[in-house]
Amino acid sequence: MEAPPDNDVLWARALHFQHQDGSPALQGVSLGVREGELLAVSGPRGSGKTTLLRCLSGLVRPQGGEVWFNSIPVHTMGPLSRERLRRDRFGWIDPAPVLVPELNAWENAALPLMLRGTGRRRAKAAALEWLDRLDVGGRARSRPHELRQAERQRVCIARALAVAPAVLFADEPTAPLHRADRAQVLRTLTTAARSHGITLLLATHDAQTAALADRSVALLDGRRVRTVHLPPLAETAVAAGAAGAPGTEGRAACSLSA
Ligand SMILES: Nc1ncnc2c1ncn2[C@@H]1O[C@H](COP(=O)(O)OP(=O)(O)OP(=O)(O)O)[C@@H](O)[C@H]1O
Repeated sequence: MEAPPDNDVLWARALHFQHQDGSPALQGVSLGVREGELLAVSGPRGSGKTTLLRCLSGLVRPQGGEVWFNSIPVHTMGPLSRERLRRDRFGWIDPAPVLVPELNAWENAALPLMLRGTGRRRAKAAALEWLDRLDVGGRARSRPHELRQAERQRVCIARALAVAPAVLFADEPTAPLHRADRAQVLRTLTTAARSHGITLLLATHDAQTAALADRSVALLDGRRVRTVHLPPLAETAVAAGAAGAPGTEGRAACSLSA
């Protein structure tokens, strides 16, 4: 087993992942991520972006290949060690907000800090600061059910940033936001990552979002490709309608160069 290059904070080689029902999600993906880099993982729906982030973060174990975080082989770790690594060094933002319903917004945002051993007062101050930056400071005492979906997602982003993780995995983080709010939240997220030296992996099917990153890695059908050219949405919908194949639009129409 060969250790990854020194300047890569995350490094993966020949990742293979197959779901329990046999669906192949990753078919030999390799990549390196430099410390402090903002890397977009792009590709159409179902191309394997979420699965790649889950493998890299140790949330699931690939059936084949290697994942290294600095000099630590994540792919050989047991579930408990991977859980500890995720808690202590990584952050994660889901495409839909998941919060603890019994806790208010600031308590939710402070929770990972407190789980890492930070005192309540310091954790609260950090949580409030990030809630403010994400324009939900005024909702700090509200419970999740009192918040709008977009506000809940902002709380999730504040929670992920408050711990200043070594690596932040953001899976379509602005999916529940209105188009007008997306740019501002993405700017907060990318600016925070840059100013705090957080390595950010951003899964997105949106080319404009991917353009905010330093570099982009494109996936298609679980494989890395150099480029994915998708036609505009309207054109795609017409093509899919004509083909009578709803749900296959992205794949049917995309061209790639490997
Ligand atoms: N729990 C599951 N069971 C079986 N197949 C799955 C499961 N989750 C995902 N898949 C399949 O694995 C492949 C990769 O899915 P993945 O969610 O990683 O892609 P994605 O690019 O993140 O897509 P999206 O943008 O829709 O989230 C797809 O073919 C998908 O249908």
